[in-house]
Amino acid sequence: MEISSIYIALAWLVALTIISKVIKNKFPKRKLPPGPWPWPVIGNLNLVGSNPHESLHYLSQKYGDLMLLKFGSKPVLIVSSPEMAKEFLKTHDAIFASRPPLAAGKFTSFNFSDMTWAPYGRFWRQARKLYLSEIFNPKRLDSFKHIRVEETQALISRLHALSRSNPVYLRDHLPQFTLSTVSRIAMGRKYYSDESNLNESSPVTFEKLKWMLDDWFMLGGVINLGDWVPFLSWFDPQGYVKRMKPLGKSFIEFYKYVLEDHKAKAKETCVPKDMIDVILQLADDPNLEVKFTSDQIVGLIHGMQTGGIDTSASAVEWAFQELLRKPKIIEKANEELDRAIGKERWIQEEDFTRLPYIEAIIKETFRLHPLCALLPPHYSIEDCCVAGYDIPKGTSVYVNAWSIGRNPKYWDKPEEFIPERFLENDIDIKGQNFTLLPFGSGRRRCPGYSLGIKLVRTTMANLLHGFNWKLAQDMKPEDICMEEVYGLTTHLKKPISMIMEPRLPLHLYN
Ligand code: HEM
Repeated sequence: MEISSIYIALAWLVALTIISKVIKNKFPKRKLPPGPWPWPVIGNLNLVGSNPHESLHYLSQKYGDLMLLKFGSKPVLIVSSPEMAKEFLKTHDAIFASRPPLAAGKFTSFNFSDMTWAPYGRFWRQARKLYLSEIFNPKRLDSFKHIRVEETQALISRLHALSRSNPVYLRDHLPQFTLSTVSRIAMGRKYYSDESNLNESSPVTFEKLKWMLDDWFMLGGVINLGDWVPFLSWFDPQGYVKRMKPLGKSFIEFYKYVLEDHKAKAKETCVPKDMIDVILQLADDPNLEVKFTSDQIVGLIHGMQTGGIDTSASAVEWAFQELLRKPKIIEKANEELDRAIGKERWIQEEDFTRLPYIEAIIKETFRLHPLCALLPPHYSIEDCCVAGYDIPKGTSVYVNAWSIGRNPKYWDKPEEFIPERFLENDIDIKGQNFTLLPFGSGRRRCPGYSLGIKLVRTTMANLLHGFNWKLAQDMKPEDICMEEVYGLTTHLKKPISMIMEPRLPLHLYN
């Protein structure tokens, strides 16, 4: 071989070594979490079924409790164990406290202006502080206690009128109760008409408002292809964005009416009467770090309206669906109620320290049927290393609360509804214990926890206290369907009809 060829070969070798070093330095090999191999264009979207929490639960059994998928071309992490949930919601909480910029946040939450969809930043931090210190503080919540008592009593009276003869679907009554309670607390009055025709003081009917709220939760949870495969957003192949846009506009129109009404009344008195008054007063505070835009004021009201209605009503519906499959649990609950409360009065919020079994039923319901089966997506704002894996900035993270609640490593007989398991331990539901996350945890934890849990506890306990419950139409407990419909909150597919019989003296029902 000629000497010049040897020099050329050596020069090539040196050049290649230098190039590969430069590439390695510039693009170091990242250690990514395990996951299925993604297809071009769609990534792993073909593996996500109509109940994503279930399909992701089964996939995680193959790939592990921290699993990397691609939705289209975008990285998505699925978290399915308490240890991993703690990594994202506590240890690295600040990095993962944002939300991905999805169409639902843009079109149904006024360009990411409500708390649920707002990115982690100055607006969200200020809004959160305001919610916790001014709106959901114990003193303010106490000042609205009379509303909760009146509305619970109204629900009981309505159900009593139907009891004995007519089968009842709780779904026909619970949302009316929560909507009415939360509307009065947040807005001072209902702002919707119960009848089908509108009147001057109600810009919307109950049916329309309920439909708007249901659609908001449904559209907030959908896997919208345009979010993940950007060129598809032009075509909106599933038609979701087509539904989101008018929904967002209907909410804006509704809140515009409510705000105008409040501003007109504020001229007469400067004492805040409801939560909107509080928000409007605070929005005028010259010392605010961020001046709220009109969309953000609407978003703050929207957070209260959406947060409290569907969640609390669905939690109670799930609980009764489980209870009617196991009448023995109802008997045990009634024994506790008769012993601790007696048969001459209804249950008050203060009674709950004396009702551990009812509390255990609620916790068990949240374990098997967390309203947010997948917590709303979190989103990383920086590169980060978690459990030895490199997680790039811009990764969406779904914590599978449904899967964590069914993990046999933490729960004995996980598929069975056994409230007793909570009598033996002190597992909390406020986000300190990562085996049970019905309200999330960390910076994005539900700010309405105190109101939500009060509504669930008193409704559940009073409905059990006030009525004997039976299945209607010769239905057997084993026939009750527990299938789910997925959304930002997960609902029962087939609610059951029940016969209710009063179990307290009649004068208490009116
Ligand atoms: C049983 C009742 C309730 C349940 C189970 C529940 C559950 C949740 C969950 C799981 C989250 C997401 C946490 C996360 O992203 O990690 C959340 C967020 C939120 N909840 Fe609730 N919630 C309830 C009641 C309420 C009430 C009564 C309100 C207000 C009136 C409310 C307002 C909100 C808001 C505004 C957020 C968004 C927080 C943020 O992203 O920063 N919730 N809730």
